[in-house]
Amino acid sequence: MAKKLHYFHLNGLAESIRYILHYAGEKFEDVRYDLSAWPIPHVKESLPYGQLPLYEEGGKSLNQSIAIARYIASKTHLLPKDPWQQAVLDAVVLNIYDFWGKIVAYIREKDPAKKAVIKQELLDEVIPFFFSKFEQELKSANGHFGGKLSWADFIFVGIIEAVNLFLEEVIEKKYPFIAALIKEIQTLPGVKEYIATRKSYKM
Ligand SMILES: N[C@@H](CCC(=O)N[C@@H](CS)C(=O)NCC(=O)O)C(=O)O
Repeated sequence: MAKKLHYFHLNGLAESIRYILHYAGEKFEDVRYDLSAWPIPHVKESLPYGQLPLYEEGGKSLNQSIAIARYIASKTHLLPKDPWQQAVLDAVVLNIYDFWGKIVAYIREKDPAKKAVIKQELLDEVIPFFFSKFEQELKSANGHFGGKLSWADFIFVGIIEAVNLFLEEVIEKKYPFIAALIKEIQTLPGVKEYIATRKSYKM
């Protein structure tokens, strides 16, 4: 039975999973839904918690983007064998998702005036706080979270790309290790070819 990854026509929470699958050379069906047509009742009702992404393999299915990415990575060298190293990377991924949570508040805000205030807070406080820590972690560990290429690096780049609305310039100017990691992941074999042909939309 074919492997399938279901998500919207967005980078969002699925792009890092797509990257890991392409890097691992896995064949899978990249099933995408149009966000403007959402909710599609029969699809939403079929999802365990009504949300995407959903991964299918061998007649089984898995929700939660972190669980999916970690599972796929476990079949590659992207998840270390050592339990401590695994826990370190789990913490990295959860730190990245804490940052993502702040961005979601910005994306969801519809009122332009409130949105502008949130954006300023992101630029003045949230981004400097998280990014200086991410940068430091990368700098002290050979440019990769946990010291070598891992699924946490993919998650990081997937999330950064999803929120790259106004980050590109900030990253280039201030965070060279983050910029280098983004470039590295985007040019990995499998990922590079996928990016060259993808049709994704940022939020
Ligand atoms: N914790 C979940 C969050 C999933 C989630 O928030 N999915 C959103 C898209 S990013 C969704 O399905 N939204 C549509 C809906 O809730 O109906 C994960 O990491 O997979």
